[in-house]
Amino acid sequence: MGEVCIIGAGSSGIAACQVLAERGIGFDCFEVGSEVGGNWRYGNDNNMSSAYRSLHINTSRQLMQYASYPMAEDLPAYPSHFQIARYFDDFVDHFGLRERITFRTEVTAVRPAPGGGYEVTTRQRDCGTEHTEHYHSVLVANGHHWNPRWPDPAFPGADTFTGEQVHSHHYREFQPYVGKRVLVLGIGNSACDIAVETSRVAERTFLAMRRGAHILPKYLFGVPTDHLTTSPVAKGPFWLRRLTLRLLLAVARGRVTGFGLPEPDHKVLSAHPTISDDLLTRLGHGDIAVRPNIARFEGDTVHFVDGSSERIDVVVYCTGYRITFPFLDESVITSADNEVALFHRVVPPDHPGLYFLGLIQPLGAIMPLAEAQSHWIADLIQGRVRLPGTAAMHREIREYRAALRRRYVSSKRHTIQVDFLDYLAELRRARAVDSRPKPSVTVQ
Ligand SMILES: NC(=O)C1=CN([C@@H]2O[C@H](COP(=O)(O)OP(=O)(O)OC[C@H]3O[C@@H](n4cnc5c(N)ncnc54)[C@H](OP(=O)(O)O)[C@@H]3O)[C@@H](O)[C@H]2O)C=CC1
Repeated sequence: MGEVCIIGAGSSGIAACQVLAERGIGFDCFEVGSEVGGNWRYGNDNNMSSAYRSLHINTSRQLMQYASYPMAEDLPAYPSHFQIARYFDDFVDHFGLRERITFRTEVTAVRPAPGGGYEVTTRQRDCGTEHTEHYHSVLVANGHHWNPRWPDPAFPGADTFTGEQVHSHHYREFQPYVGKRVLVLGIGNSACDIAVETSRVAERTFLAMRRGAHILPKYLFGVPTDHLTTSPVAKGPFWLRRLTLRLLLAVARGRVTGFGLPEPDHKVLSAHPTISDDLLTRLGHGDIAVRPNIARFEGDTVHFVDGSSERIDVVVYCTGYRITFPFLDESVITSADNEVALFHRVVPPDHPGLYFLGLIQPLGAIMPLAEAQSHWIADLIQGRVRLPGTAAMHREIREYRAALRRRYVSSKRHTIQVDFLDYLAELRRARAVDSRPKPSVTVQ
């Protein structure tokens, strides 16, 4: 029986490989593509990356690096996907992990085994050979930004619209949009990046949204804005963080309505942050026109909910992603409406030995959090700490969901949110629940 199976060699999977190797825990890691890096590998032959050519990360280098392997100081504050993929290559080579990853191999099924552990079936992409192996533990790190979420139900008339309809997952370069009338839907980070890019080459770019957003600049007072998430203020109560950010934005950026965006229907930090300096400039230049949500399609025309309409050549749906695990049966885990029941966002209470990595959406970056999750998982595997009973785990999940509902706008994009420092502290506390047998006398 194998010890641990890691599914995926993206930014979370390779963090787990590093931690488990350091702890001397045996593992097999399977990656469907030919290289590490997952979403951050542009043109990844696993066909799951959503990266576009111009993508730069919107969290700073200092916040995205693994604690075990800092990024080079000469990288920019917000590296490109090319630089990030190179960093992941350096990371696996530095720790000698590449040889331990089985590439071009897809995990097709994970089934609980009758006597404990899991039967994992893999298929080699090149020859189709299938193999099933029994593991004590399985770490799921298959990512959550690869399965496009389209509006459901589709907007009336969408099936007869004569223009093109694409999802941001498939957007790569600006060339196909040159001279076109482009409608970008959504006000998340994909929508802003893509609208900014098409606005430089398209005949017209429209940005439609069903609610407004508090657009955060990438820099405040000459430092990357996300440095605030590790500042002393971020250690204060939530109301103070929110108030501080609201005041900073009021001073540094002013009202978003001044740029032609609708007034957000929620407070700052009640939605996943949309981070863009360029969007505000492009709006100010008049190169992006703001519209409310789509009402319906008719021929080559899009009608909006305010009664206005535009002739459109291509709609880019930047409407987010579905959380899915194609290799897991619904009797093991469900993810309807992006809700996944995980204790501390890692452990499904009723399935010992199954763990989920990087299934979080932080205000900050996932990578160091996935690394911290891996340390907790390694503690659990090695018996250094113990989980509470299933009732207590389900209670924690209910409390987490209730807290999300109190804080966030109701949306399928707000089901796995965490605050960077708070979540690190939560994992530290989980790791401190030490259940190892203690010697009854102290020996000096
Ligand atoms: N540079 C970077 O680092 C980038 C990072 N990302 C990250 O990738 C993740 C995914 O981002 P993104 O692709 O923008 O997706 P998001 O889920 O963050 O945003 C989806 C947007 O589409 C809207 N929407 C969803 N369904 C509908 C609908 N039926 N009708 C109208 N509007 C709809 C949502 O509105 P509502 O809020 O009302 O649900 C929201 O504005 C995020 O974590 C993001 O931060 C993305 C791009 C670039």
